[in-house]
Parts: sequence; C-alpha cells; structure tokens
Amino acid sequence: MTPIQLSATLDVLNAALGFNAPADAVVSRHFRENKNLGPKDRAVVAETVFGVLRHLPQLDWLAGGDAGSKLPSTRDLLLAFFTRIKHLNLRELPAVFGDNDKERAAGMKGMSLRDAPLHVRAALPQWAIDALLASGKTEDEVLALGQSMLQAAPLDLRVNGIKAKRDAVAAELKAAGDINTTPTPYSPWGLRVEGKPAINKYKAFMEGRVEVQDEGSQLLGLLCGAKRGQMVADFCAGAGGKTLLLGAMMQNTGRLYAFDVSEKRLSNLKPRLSRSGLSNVHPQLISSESDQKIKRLAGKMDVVLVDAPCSGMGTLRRNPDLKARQTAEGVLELNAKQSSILKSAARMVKQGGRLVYATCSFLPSENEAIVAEFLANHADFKLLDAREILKKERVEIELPNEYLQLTPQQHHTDAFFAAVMTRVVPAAVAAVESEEVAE
Ligand SMILES: C[S@@+](CC[C@H](N)C(=O)[O-])C[C@H]1O[C@@H](n2cnc3c(N)ncnc32)[C@H](O)[C@@H]1O
Repeated sequence: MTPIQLSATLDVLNAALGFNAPADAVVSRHFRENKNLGPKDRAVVAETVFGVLRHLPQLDWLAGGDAGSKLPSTRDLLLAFFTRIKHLNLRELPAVFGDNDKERAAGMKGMSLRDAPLHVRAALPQWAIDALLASGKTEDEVLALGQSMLQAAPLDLRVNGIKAKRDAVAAELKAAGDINTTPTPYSPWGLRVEGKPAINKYKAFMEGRVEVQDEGSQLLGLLCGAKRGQMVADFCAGAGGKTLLLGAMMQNTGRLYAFDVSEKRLSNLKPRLSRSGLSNVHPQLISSESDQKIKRLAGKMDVVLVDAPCSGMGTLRRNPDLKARQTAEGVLELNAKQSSILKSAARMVKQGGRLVYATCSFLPSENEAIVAEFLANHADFKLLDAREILKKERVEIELPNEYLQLTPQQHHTDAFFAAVMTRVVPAAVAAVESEEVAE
C-alpha cells in the first residue's frame, strides 16, 4: 500500500467509523472530493475500508477493544486488519507503522480467535446473535452464517431478456473489455463477473442489455412468475431492480405498477427504465401503504411483490457497516412496518393470484414471523412451496423448507428470504357456497 493509499484509507475509515452515513456513500464522497486518487488507488482504498468494516468485531477484539462502548483507534484496527486478515508479516507492514506498532502486531498474531466470544468469531452484533439463537439456530449455524458474510460479494448481472440473450451478452463483454463471465448456477438470466470492472462504462449496460443484480434477487422474479399480459404490482419498488426484471418477464406487455413512498428512489428508476426499453411500467408515488391508490386496485392483481423495507442484514458482504448501524430496536420498528405493508398490499391480489413477501435479511422476526402472523389473520391466503415453483422453472436448488432462504455460504448470493402465497377462497366461505349450490 502506497503512502497516498494509506492516508486516504485512514481518512475514509475515520469518517465511516462515525456510522453517520452508509459506508458506500462515505467512500464515494471521498473519491469525488479527492480527484488525485487514480483507479488503482481507489480500488485498494475501497477494498481495505470494506475489509475492515466486515471484520470489525474481530479487529476490535484483537486490538483490545470489545469493551462495548469505544472502538480502538483506526490505526490499531488497520494494524489488526493487515496482521490478521491480510496476514502481512511484520516486515511487510506499511512504513507508517513503527516499532511499537510492530510489537503490538506480534501480540495480535499470537491471539487465537477461538478464545473469543461467539459474536466476535461470527463477526455479528450481539443482538443479531441473540435473535438467531432464540429462533432455534445452533451456534455452529450462526458462526457459519456470520463467517459467510466476511467475503466480498461477486458482481452479478442480469441479462434483459427483451433485448438480448445471455450467451450473446457474455461474448459482447468479453470482446469489449476482456470481461470474463460465467452463467449463474440458478438464475436463467444471470452472469457472474470475474473481478469488478466498471460495468456502467460498457455499451451492454448503457444500452440496457444488462443490469447489475444479485442472483438472489433474480430468483425472486421466478417466484413471482409474472407473465405476458398480466396485472402486476411491485409494492416497494425503490429504484426498480425487481421492477425491471418483472417487466422483462412480462415481455413488455400487461401493466406493471411500481409503488414506493420515496420520490427520490422512484426517480432513480427513470433512467433505468429508459435503458431497459420497457414501456409497461407505471411508477406510482404513494403517501403510505394505505394510500387510496392501493384501495382502488383491490382484487385486481395477478401478482403482488412486497420487497419490504428491512434491516438489510442479508447484504452484510456489501454493506458491512449495517452491523453497527442497525439495532434491535430499529428491527422492531421495521417489523411493525413490514406487517402493515404486507397486509395492505395483499388487498390488491385477485383470487388465484400470487403474493410474494421478500426481504434481504436473515432475521426470523422480519421473515417467517411476519408471514406466520399474516397467514394466521388471512384465511384467504395460503402458502405455496418455493421449491416446487422453482422446480417447475427448472431451477435445481437446495432449500431447507417451503421458503426461499438463500445464504452466501450455500448459494453464493446475499442472504434473501421469500415466501410465496396465493389467494384462495377461504374454507368457511367455500363450505357455505357449496351448500348453497347443493340447495
Ligand atoms: C428493499 S427496498 C426495495 C428495493 C427494490 N425493490 C429493488 O429491487 O431495487 C424497500 C423499499 O420500500 C420502500 N418503502 C418503505 N416504506 C414503504 C411503504 N410504506 N410503502 C411502500 N414502499 C415503502 C422504500 O422506500 C424502499 O425503496
């Protein structure tokens, strides 16, 4: 690491460790304000900052913190990172680290993480560990989950089916920038990219043949099963990652509503929409989940996707600062919102239609608990088995139960949850109706 890279890394880390803004925003701001950093410098700085944030609970413990309140100095965290995560030997440490630092580094090398408490070994906050253990996960499972979040996430692309074929895009990227890709194992539209090329500089991206999308998100599209000519609602559409996928699955026909309460996020959807070539999408700003617009569409939708606002804990590989920025109280607030959104969005599903509830979280309180409560109060909805739906789509995937539950260690995607439900005639109503027919 050059002195310039090291000094930028310390600056960015100092800002990111205040946890006042998302780390990716902190990094981008620093790069915008420091044009002297070249592409290679930026890559090294970002990789180191995110590496430190991913391993923070472990670095904190190694550098003598973990007392709860105050982190060790940024310099010490970086020293622990170089020594224990990058496995640099004392001679390889950047020159800024003097003899005292080297002595401390030698001490860190002698420490065994096996002696550390579970939250350090799993590199997860204690409240998340408590929630996972309380839901019946074993310590080994929690450890495996936490450790799988320590790797950098790969760059996945989704090929836009209305504009291109997967093989053709792979060949185009190879020819245009010597970019190597492999087809993703589960999604029929996915390409996994080798390395981290700036994909937005390539024509395939600028002309809407590919979008950046984790393979896990792509599988949600298959669970929705949106088809030509249908009425579909993407309830929490945000900047439209899943909207674009649903629109392409519908072959640019039918009507696809993209609802969100955030004007800013919906406006970020606009350039993506024009690149994609889709004209069946109708972005709709709503004031809340109980907006009148939703009421007017009651019982009209073939498919409703609720990609609920959530803790994002399933994306820790990309957003490791969430470990420090999320709290148990914050998740409780989200749980109330998630229930309310699901209940309201469900009104739009027609009989025989599909309702998909999804999060990018591994916390049971945001996932199974929300769905169980919803089903207990809505006899007109029943759970479908995600495994069967995916099998019909010829996706061979190991899932532990009827939910889609993805993890980096098993599926090499972010951690995702999805439950697929369908609206049925409730048993009591069906019984009365069949008696009436018999009479
Ligand atoms: C997980 S993000 C959606 C990501 C998006 N579906 C995608 O694939 O890029 C959740 C979204 O829910 C939106 N949201 C929050 N509260 C909402 C509400 N009450 N009704 C509808 N959307 C809401 C947020 O603005 C945010 O864009």
